[in-house]
Amino acid sequence: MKNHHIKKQSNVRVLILGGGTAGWMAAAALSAKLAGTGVSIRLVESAEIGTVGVGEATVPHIRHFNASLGFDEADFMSRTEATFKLGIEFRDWGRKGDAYIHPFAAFGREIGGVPFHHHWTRARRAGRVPADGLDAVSLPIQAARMGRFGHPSPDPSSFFSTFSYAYQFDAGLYAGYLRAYAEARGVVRTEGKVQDVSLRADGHVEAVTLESGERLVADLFVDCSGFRGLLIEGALKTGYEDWTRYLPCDRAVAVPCANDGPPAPYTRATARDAGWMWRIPLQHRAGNGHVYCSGFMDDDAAEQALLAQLDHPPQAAPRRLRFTTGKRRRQWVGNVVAIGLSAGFLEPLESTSIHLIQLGIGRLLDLFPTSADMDPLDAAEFNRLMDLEYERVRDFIILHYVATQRDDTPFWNHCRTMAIPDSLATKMELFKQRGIVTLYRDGMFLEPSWIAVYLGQNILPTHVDPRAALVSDAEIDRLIAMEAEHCRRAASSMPAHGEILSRYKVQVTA
Ligand SMILES: Cc1cc2nc3c(=O)[nH]c(=O)nc-3n(C[C@H](O)[C@H](O)[C@H](O)COP(=O)(O)OP(=O)(O)OC[C@H]3O[C@@H](n4cnc5c(N)ncnc54)[C@H](O)[C@@H]3O)c2cc1C
Repeated sequence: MKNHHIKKQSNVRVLILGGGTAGWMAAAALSAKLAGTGVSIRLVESAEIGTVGVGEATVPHIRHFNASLGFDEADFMSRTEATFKLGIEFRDWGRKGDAYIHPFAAFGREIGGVPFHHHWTRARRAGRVPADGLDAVSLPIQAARMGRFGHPSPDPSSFFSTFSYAYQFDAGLYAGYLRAYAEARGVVRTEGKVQDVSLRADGHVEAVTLESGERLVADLFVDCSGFRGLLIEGALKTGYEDWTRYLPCDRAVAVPCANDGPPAPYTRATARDAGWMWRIPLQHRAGNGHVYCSGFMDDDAAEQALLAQLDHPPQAAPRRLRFTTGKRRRQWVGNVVAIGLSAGFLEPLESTSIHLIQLGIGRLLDLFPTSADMDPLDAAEFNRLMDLEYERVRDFIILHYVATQRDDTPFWNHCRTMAIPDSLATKMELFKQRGIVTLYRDGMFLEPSWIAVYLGQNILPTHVDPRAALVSDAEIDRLIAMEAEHCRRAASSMPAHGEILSRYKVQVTA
């Protein structure tokens, strides 16, 4: 996160509306990065309204967020009951009975200057490697399957530097952890329910009024009020881009239960008749959920299906949630910046929501106003960047639904044959024809992630890079076998995940 241009005293008064993951991440980051600039920060939240609080799985970028705030990993993990996450296991997505892991790592190494997946595809087409053989050439997948974890090496020449990892944590505890940090850096928290929003003549928000009658004026409002988007939508009527036609799931039910043995170092996403179920192992429990499409399954059936597959009895009453996939037409309007669920929601399949919060906060810091007067150019740039991120994540998530051979339920027939955005159609065509993965300069889900899902869901290119044929089959087979052995040995040398976690237990001090 850069904020080079905030050099002088800016005296901007910031009001963050909402104390969920988004609100407290924003409060923590702004209070740390804007310290000494004269910016004052207040956060308003309502215990009565509560939070969504089910965001438990993350992507590796969260580590940079934590590190940029100076969090100690052991302390953070013990306070949030966190576990390590090496990837997501997708079960039954391509075909029933299939399973693959999307790791935070590339598969294999280039051979003869040609990406590994081209060689592997040739070998698979010729039947020289099994369909799930890609797992063998990934160190983090091998480790995940063995229930092991080790930190990546900082030495770029080490084989152990070739993967990354994320966390699975209790989102409620994480918000509390961030809150303590933000309050220690001067963020003022106000408990109360916003009842009214007043606008200035120029259409910007002037103040919010609480149920108590207290009126809170600010220059910049960060709307972290969740799905309701109290400021960005309620007050400013910005409009929502509905992506249900591409991402049809619109409901979820969530319930915790005890872990079945030591927590696994990965998240599981199992495709079901009208959606999919997650299992996220934390230190003290497992989070479970069923994401489904109300057009194909009713709420009671979805809840029953979830309860029927729990490893242990539920530890709380099932929680039902409704959502519409999509994003706000603009996420920064006037003096309101929407971050979190108020900005949009793409469903939790690839654990991207908290990452999009992190991106929003980073962009806001990069473009942070230098005075109480907002520059529309900052808003336009913020919106351009966030639109790009949302669309890329959207396309990647849609890929999981459309790259399926399942025809066993009406839901999967719908997903397999639904229209998809042109941006994704082009990407898929390039891969199907030539094994080419569209490259971005930056952003989430780069080449290895797309390859994991394409090959994991049986989308094989028709032609591979002709240069791959320059290396003999025998040589490729030898190198694939060597890579697999290397991964197996490296993974076997890592400690058990449970053993590593035992070092991160909450230390109760008297
Ligand atoms: C089913 C499901 C599963 C998910 N799983 C994941 C996951 O695995 N990984 C991931 O990264 N993300 C996940 N997410 C997304 C994640 O939960 C959210 O991104 C995250 O919790 C942020 O929510 P939020 O802070 O924007 O909103 P909320 O948690 O809804 O917080 C809203 C805040 O606004 C306050 N508020 C609202 N109205 C008012 C008012 N009138 N006055 C005062 N305060 C008010 C509330 O009190 C609350 O503090 C999931 C979401 C869903 C629905």
